[in-house]
Amino acid sequence: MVLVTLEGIDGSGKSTLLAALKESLEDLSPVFTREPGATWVGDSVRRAIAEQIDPVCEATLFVADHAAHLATVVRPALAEHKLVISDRYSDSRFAYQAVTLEGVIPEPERWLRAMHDGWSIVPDKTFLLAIPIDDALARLSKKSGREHFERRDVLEKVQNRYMEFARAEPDRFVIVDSMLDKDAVAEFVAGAIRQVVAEGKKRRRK
Ligand SMILES: Nc1ncnc2c1ncn2[C@@H]1O[C@H](COP(=O)(O)OP(=O)(O)O)[C@@H](O)[C@H]1O
Ligand SMILES: Cc1cn([C@H]2C[C@H](O)[C@@H](COP(=O)(O)OP(=O)(O)O)O2)c(=O)[nH]c1=O
Repeated sequence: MVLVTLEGIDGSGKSTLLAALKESLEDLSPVFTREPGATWVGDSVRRAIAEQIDPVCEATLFVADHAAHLATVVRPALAEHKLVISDRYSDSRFAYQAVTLEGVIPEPERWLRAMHDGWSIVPDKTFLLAIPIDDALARLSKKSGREHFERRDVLEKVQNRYMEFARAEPDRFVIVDSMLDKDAVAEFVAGAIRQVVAEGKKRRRK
């Protein structure tokens, strides 16, 4: 029915938002899912992240995880007319791996987008949690289990890319100010998701 994705740099508040949405959108019975890690392929991705073996290997594993995620979770749920809410999705690749593959392969973003062409599903709506880098780093310093992406220079480039995507696709992206109070963020996003679902129903009735 409707595919909604949540994006943003590490520390932007996605996990916090997701927990709130689980409560406030319960009546819509959404399928909550995530990348990486909705399938067993995600275990390989986590291992690749931890071992930092090779950026191309890491990128292709993220794409493999996406394929498995679509096949086993997203497509079946959409076929049953469910609302799917994914914590990270293809835009994470276009933002993060375009940075980790800089100088490794030519035109990494184009390469990454081409890898998704023709079989991936474009989300109906993407909420981008935007936050000043210093605040994201301050929030992350309170969390354990840091990933190699969580460096100032990387996060800055990743967020700049996300912002470019939002400018290029203003109908799909909604930029959310993650410095707002947690409840205000959750209330705004929950309201906007309800609107997307209502519009989806109207479209199907036409
Ligand atoms: N809107 C907010 N205002 C203040 N602190 C927040 C907000 N959202 C999340 N946090 C805090 O920031 C930290 C990182 O948030 P988290 O949801 O884990 O981020 P992410 O999943 O995007 O890495 C957590 O300690 C969380 O409690
Ligand atoms: C889905 C995805 C995640 N990532 C990165 C973002 C995170 O640093 C890391 C793990 O994702 P995640 O578990 O969502 O981390 P967090 O909850 O801290 O946001 O993987 C990519 O680089 N590319 C991708 O395609």
